[in-house]
Amino acid sequence: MSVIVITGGSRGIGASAAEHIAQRGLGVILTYNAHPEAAAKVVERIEKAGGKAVALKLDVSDVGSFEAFRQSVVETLHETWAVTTLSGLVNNAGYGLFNPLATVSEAQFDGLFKVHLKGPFFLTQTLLPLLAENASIVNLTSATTRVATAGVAPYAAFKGGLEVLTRYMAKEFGGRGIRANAVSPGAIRTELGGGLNDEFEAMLAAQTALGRVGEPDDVARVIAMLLSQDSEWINAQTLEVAGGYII
Ligand SMILES: NC(=O)C1=CN([C@@H]2O[C@H](COP(=O)(O)OP(=O)(O)OC[C@H]3O[C@@H](n4cnc5c(N)ncnc54)[C@H](O)[C@@H]3O)[C@@H](O)[C@H]2O)C=CC1
Ligand SMILES: CC(C)c1ccc(C(=O)O)c(O)c1O
Repeated sequence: MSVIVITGGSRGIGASAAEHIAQRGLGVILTYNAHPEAAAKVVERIEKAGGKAVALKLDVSDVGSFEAFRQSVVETLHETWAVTTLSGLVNNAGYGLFNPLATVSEAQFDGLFKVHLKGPFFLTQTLLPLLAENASIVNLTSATTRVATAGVAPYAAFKGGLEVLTRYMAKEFGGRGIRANAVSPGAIRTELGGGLNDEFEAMLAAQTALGRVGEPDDVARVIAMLLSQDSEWINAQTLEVAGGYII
């Protein structure tokens, strides 16, 4: 049985990806930070559809907790699936912040850094010994790395860093057959940063070749594909999943 870990799996893109991955027959360990009840509902939906999932708590900004998280993953793999390795890791957890460069505080900068770059770096390092030959790592980045969007500078800068880190993961882990790719969504209808209002959504749709904003499923299907053997020759890439946003 192949099993993957996805962070921030209790809602939005992470929850949708967990369901799509489980539909493809993989076991899913989804993490939550603040909402165990939301994570339990995702697990329930997966199991109702015939899949298997377990929710574990993880604060991606707390590197000091990663060792204990790895131990929980080891125990969960053994007890739930009777396996010892992971076939994939999705670094998905994140949050948005709108604040112009001129007024970003050090605390805001550090908070975004921990969740979007430092956390994925050290979580991947911590889980590396558990990743099987041919495992796949997927890092969630953002179209704001390509399209400068006033108000999200630190967020976009750390997502850009994560895209570079993705290529280094591919370089350094390739000897073990482990692939690493980034998925870079445009604006997706989730609760990130408080969600979209009608006016903002209409503007984004008008700037998108396919004429609408994205849905979590649009991104989830690509994440699931990158975890599957269908993508076994895709490596070290950033795939923008944005319907043709500002092209
Ligand atoms: N929604 C959008 O327009 C876009 C989203 N993204 C990225 O996609 C990923 C998923 O975002 P969405 O599903 O849209 O947002 P969301 O807000 O619906 O879900 C994000 C999840 O991450 C979790 N999370 C936040 N901070 C955490 C922490 N410190 N530790 C553990 N979990 C934490 C939240 O609890 C939540 O479950 C994020 O990395 C985001 O930056 C990228 C481009 C566009
Ligand atoms: C520029 C558009 C509106 C936008 C906004 C936010 C994100 C993000 O949170 O990552 C995007 O990727 C966007 O394309």
